[in-house]
Amino acid sequence: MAGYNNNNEGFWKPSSASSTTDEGDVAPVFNFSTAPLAQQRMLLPIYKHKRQILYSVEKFGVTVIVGETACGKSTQIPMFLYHNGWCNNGFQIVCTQPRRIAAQTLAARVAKEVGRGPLGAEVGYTVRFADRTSELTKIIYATDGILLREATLADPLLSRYSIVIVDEAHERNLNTDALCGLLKKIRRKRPDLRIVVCSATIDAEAFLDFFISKKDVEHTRKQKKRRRWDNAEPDTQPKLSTNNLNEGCIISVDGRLHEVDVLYLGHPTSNYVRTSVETALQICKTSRNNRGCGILCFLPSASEVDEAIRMTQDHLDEFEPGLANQIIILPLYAQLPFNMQARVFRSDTPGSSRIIYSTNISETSVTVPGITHVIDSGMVKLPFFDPKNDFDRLIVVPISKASAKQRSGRAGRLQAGQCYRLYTEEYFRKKMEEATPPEILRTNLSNFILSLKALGVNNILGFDLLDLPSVDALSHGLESLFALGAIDDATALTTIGQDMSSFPTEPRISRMLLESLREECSREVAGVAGALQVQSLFLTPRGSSARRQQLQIDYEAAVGEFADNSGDHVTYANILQAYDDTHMGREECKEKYVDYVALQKVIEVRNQLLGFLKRFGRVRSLGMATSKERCDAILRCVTAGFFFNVAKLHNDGRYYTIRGTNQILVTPSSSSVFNTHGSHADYIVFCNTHDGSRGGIELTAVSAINPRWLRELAPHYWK
Ligand SMILES: Nc1ncnc2c1ncn2[C@@H]1O[C@H](COP(=O)(O)OP(=O)(O)OP(=O)(O)O)[C@@H](O)[C@H]1O
Repeated sequence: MAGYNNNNEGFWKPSSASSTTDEGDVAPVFNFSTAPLAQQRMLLPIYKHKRQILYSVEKFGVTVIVGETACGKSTQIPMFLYHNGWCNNGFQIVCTQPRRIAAQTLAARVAKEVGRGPLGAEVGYTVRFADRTSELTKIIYATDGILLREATLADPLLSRYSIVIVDEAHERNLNTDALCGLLKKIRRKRPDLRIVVCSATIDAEAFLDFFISKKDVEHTRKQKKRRRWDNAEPDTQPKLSTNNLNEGCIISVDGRLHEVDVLYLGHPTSNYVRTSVETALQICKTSRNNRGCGILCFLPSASEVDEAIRMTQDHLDEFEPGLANQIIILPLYAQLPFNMQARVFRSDTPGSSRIIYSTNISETSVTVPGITHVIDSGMVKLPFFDPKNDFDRLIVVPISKASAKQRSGRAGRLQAGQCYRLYTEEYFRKKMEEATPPEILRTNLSNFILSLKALGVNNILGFDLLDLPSVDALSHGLESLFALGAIDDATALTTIGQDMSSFPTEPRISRMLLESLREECSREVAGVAGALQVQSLFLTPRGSSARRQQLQIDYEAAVGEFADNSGDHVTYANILQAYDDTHMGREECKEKYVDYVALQKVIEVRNQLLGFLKRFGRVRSLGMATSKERCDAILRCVTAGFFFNVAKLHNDGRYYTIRGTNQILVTPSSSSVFNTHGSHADYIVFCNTHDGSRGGIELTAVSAINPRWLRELAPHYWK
């Protein structure tokens, strides 16, 4: 295993006797995690700044709070404000999170800390497809996307809130940026609304400049002013007698309760998955006299998480049986069903060690109980819009310093911790970017534009944003919305666009689901939409090389049982139909090479989408239709959503996209059912792309379609 440089102590190897992981070195004086909640709260660094925060929110329109990870921003600030009257007169406080898992776990924690009633009483959450709030609720944790939708569909001035807290603002996803622009607009009409922006890793000045801009100051004919309390003693107050709602304030919260020791690799690794596994196992071997440890390891994607779990299980053979049995290995990524994600947050296995392999879903805001060690692979998978090919691509890229800080901050929340960075300290200091580029500068903007249009913003370039997107990205977004029929040729929202904007899905999927109401096959198409959320519904055959040939034969037979020769989409529908008819359990799925966990996620998403679709019309399934009718209905819906992604077979025997002048060579991936069981159709539609192993663009979720549908479904586009 590679050695680590500890920035405090020079070179150090995890297995060496001088390791600070050795419990003997650290005499626990006070056990924070078992102390009463009230005592835990008072020990958090933010507690010392309580009066400062209350004073700033009272006096200023915008307060930006920057404080170390785990100092108590997400849990304590809403409670400080609630207990000081900001929920009087029927008002509520909302705290936004970039991810649902953070909103749910924070709400659960704060409900306990407030201690009056269960989750959903005074403290609740609202995320996509789940609402745990009631008339009693005062503090709501919500995803930023949900708050945007609330402004779009129900309450453009967000008038039920006295305070909006934009938490983890550094994440700068499209929803955060749209929300910040919207809040700025709302404040011109509602100067009473207070905005609090929080993060451990933001450029506080840039956020304050954005909210308290010259335009606002001119608007109220007041002098722009700003305060900083960086260097002030905690809890001091500047002498201000009147409210200054057109001013802002930055508060810096120093310190953290528990230290996190950061260790770097001495030399770069060529295989971060293997190094992650080796590091995790080494920590388990050496840590805490077998009293168990908690390891959270960040990897870029779900497939790498699964690979790391397989590698770890293979290596457990090297452990003594007693020790191996006490190591629990868990995955955490967005494509897992909710109940599997929730397992990570239960720490009901005292004495065992837990290794959690996670994507960046748990990088910010969450507290995973029992985590003593973080392993940071230094990589993340992010969506990038490729203007050359006009496609969105998911690309594995190095993380930024801001992400590295957030990741290390997942340790040291309930006790001191360690973070193993799988890169060198020199790389961190000299080469790593300060911050991840915001989504608005790198991804497809169609959903973003649709949300803004639905909010009544017609001129996107005139809308105040933290960063302006490129003209290319904007025009691509507008073109794809026009193709979907969501906007007309004057870029005004159409009725279809209005409906699509209220969907909790991206525009292409929303359009596909809307079409399913017309084609009366919503059950099937909601299942297809669910299947597009997981990597694959089939298990990859694995086993010793001696057995591999037989496994491959079994796998192909299993796929053949479900495969439709139109390609992947109807095959997904067939698998779901088989599940509905026979309720395939875990074992049966395994025999048929169906990934049971992925199937559960697909069913979960399907049920959520069906529940949502009921608001728009009768949700039907095809029932007695012939297989041709069934196939055509499903694929017409897919084409309605994805006809931007249609390719045609050329004389050279290869597929090229047909949109625009820049036609691109694309190849159905070898894992696509279209490739293995499909007919050589002239036209295909595809939903996902990735970079092929030999260059070029590979397609997944591919099916043959009838070109006549293109003109029928979008006559305005295919003139
Ligand atoms: N779900 C939870 N279970 C147990 N303890 C928790 C939980 N959530 C928060 N805590 C405790 O509260 C502390 C403060 O957490 P909080 O999320 O408020 O910090 P933060 O400053 O917002 O951190 P970050 O910037 O990393 O989001 C944690 O260090 C932990 O001790």
